[in-house]
Amino acid sequence: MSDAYDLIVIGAGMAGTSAANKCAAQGWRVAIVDELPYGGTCALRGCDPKKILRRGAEIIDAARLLDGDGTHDGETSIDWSDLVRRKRRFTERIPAALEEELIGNNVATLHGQAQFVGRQEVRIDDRVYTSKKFLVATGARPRTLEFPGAEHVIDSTSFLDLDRLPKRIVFVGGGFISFEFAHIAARAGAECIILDHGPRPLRGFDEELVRRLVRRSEQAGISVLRNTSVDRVEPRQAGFVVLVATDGTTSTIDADLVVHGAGRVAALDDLDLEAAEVAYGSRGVTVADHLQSPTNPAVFAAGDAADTAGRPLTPVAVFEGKVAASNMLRGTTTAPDYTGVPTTVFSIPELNRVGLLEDEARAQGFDVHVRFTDTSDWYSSYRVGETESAAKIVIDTATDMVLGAHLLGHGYSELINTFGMAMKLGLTTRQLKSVTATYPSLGSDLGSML
Ligand SMILES: Cc1cc2nc3c(=O)[nH]c(=O)nc-3n(C[C@H](O)[C@H](O)[C@H](O)COP(=O)(O)OP(=O)(O)OC[C@H]3O[C@@H](n4cnc5c(N)ncnc54)[C@H](O)[C@@H]3O)c2cc1C
Ligand SMILES: NC(=O)c1ccc[n+]([C@@H]2O[C@H](COP(=O)([O-])OP(=O)(O)OC[C@H]3O[C@@H](n4cnc5c(N)ncnc54)[C@H](O)[C@@H]3O)[C@@H](O)[C@H]2O)c1
Repeated sequence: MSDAYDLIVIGAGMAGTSAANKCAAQGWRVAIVDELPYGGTCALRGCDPKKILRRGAEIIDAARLLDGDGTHDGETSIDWSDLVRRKRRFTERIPAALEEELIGNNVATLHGQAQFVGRQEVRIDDRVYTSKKFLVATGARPRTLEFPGAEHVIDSTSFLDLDRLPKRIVFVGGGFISFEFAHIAARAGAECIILDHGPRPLRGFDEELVRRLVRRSEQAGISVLRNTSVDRVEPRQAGFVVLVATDGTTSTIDADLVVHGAGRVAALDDLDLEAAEVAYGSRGVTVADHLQSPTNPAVFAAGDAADTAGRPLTPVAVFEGKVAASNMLRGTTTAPDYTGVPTTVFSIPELNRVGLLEDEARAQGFDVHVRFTDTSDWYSSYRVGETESAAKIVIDTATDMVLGAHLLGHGYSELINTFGMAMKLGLTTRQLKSVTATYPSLGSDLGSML
């Protein structure tokens, strides 16, 4: 049996749903399919549930920072299973609500695993569907770990749904997931170790700010081991032994839980892209700048599943989905504009970046003026008792525009958006300094950072 559509979207996450709604609104016959409940990683297994758990950690941290300095920390503590139940109350309602919204927008909602069986045909369960266009929006999955005992390592999805938080936790990889989860777990009373096989964690962020975040992480009870790789994980009667090598020297770490934070890769394994003659690589579906497959023009890709210049982040998935939809609808070749897309590691305090690192700007030939400010004695940090906060702003001397902004500090994940907006709109620092913010607010820190 065969069903014909104008567009079939594979993956009901951020990229897929934004494209499906946009094309259906223009009268296209659109279907979307997911093998899991609708909502994708961000809403069900990533950004949102993580920040719900983080809220508990924020409260603990805030109380500790002022303990004995105007407040008493007392008995405030995280009840992990209650916090996870609160998270579930949020995530559980999403799939049905999202599906209802899609149906209301005239998108046909399908369930099952999609697999290409031809250039313009997919099979979902035992049924074959044909379509003029396809959008691959299948997201990412944790990278396969190669060491013996990797099967004992839990992924981020399982961590976010733990009923009980064990005492000793090892995080493999020193990136977003490990830092964010360790900062939550440490405030919930766990002893956390982050190990990274490279010389420094969070390589995509400003080195000096990362150094300060590591210092603050250690104060919160998180050890960060560099140049350390896992040789194997062995189960014991209670917990695990993690055998590691640091700069060639081997040692063991006792753990109750080992968590995967060693990177994610595009989730393409089950799609049989060969059957559709769609080229792909380890970074995702190969696409031209306007998100179309060069080997099969019926196929577009967006979000974590697409090999683009955009980072694997939710806002990028959303606007890539929209750009792909717009190009499909109009037959245009518009490329997504990634200027000013900020990113945040939701540690406590949070680490933020938008635009170029200082080294990148210099390597690209810019003559830069760098403003580094330790903001830990500023009013905004003193008020909450935060001891590690700083800003580095990289400015193009020729144009006076911001090339990159790097912020570590309480609440700075909001402030980084203003820097992103300034970059997107091409504002000069002179213009930015002329803006008035309410006082005292984080926005009022901005002018002094320039
Ligand atoms: C723990 C964690 C925390 C994160 N926190 C943040 C954050 O704070 N901020 C941020 O910007 N980003 C964050 N991210 C990244 C963000 O979640 C992703 O970049 C974003 O969700 C990608 O959206 P997407 O639409 O490309 O893919 P997804 O949302 O992953 O959607 C893909 C969908 O495709 C489905 N699928 C896959 N293969 C098939 C198939 N063959 N057939 C049918 N369906 C299929 C999957 O089931 C899934 O529902 C986080 C990621 C993780 C893992
Ligand atoms: N706040 C956010 O926006 C957010 C939060 C979580 C995840 N994400 C997205 O999800 C992606 C995946 O996150 P992640 O934290 O898993 O990956 P990551 O790419 O951020 O970091 C992975 C780290 O693990 C290290 N590593 C890799 N293999 C290793 C090994 N075998 N042993 C030790 N170290 C190893 C790498 O050197 C790197 O430092 C991110 O790139 C990001 O785009 C975003």
